[in-house]
Amino acid sequence: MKKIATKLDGVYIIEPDVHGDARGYFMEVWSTRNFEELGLHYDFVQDNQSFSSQKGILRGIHFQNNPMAQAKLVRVNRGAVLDVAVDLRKGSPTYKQWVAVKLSAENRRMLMIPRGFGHGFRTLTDDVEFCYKVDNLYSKECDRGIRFDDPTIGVEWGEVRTELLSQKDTTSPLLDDSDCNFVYSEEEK
Ligand SMILES: Cc1cn([C@H]2C[C@H](O)[C@@H](COP(=O)(O)OP(=O)(O)O[C@H]3O[C@H](C)C(=O)[C@H](O)[C@H]3O)O2)c(=O)[nH]c1=O
Repeated sequence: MKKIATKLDGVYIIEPDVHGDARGYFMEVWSTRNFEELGLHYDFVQDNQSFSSQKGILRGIHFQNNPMAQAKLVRVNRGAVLDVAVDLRKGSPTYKQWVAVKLSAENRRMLMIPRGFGHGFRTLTDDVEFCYKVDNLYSKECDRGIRFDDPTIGVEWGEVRTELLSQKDTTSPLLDDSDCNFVYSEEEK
């Protein structure tokens, strides 16, 4: 398993080891051992899966506020997405900066997104199966969203089927108008 740094400290592209043979392939998606060897320390407590039927569907930008903030290990089991992480920590040297990575069943890449970051994706194909582990349980009370097209963040999503946005994603506030309570601290480095 390899980790590839991005311009956002703590956000890594993860490439699992794939063992191919005449039958197909086997890969360890995640193990405590693999992550410890990469110096990544997360105690995942919940596994999620979503299915998006069409190309152009956007889910995000989502996060859970403290005290229920979530780190996420995200991947695509079927199809492909443009996956985006945004630094939402006030005071961070990369505050409001974002990275976009293509994740697909074909490239088998994953993205490790620490707490303090917003997450979203836009499907690049129909029939996308999106799977991810989180290190804090779902909290309806702390669940938050900010506008995917927030001009102060400026994510370049490509073609979005805005008519397929969820009610939540249609009515999310801009980051500056939200109650996002993430604050950067030097210890996070
Ligand atoms: C996240 C979550 C949701 N739900 C329920 C709440 C709603 O009744 C329903 C759909 O939730 P939502 O519309 O927030 O699902 P997505 O739009 O796929 O959002 C997710 O996908 C984006 C890209 C993320 O990064 C977040 O992890 C997550 O917010 O599932 C649960 O029961 N448990 C959960 O952990």
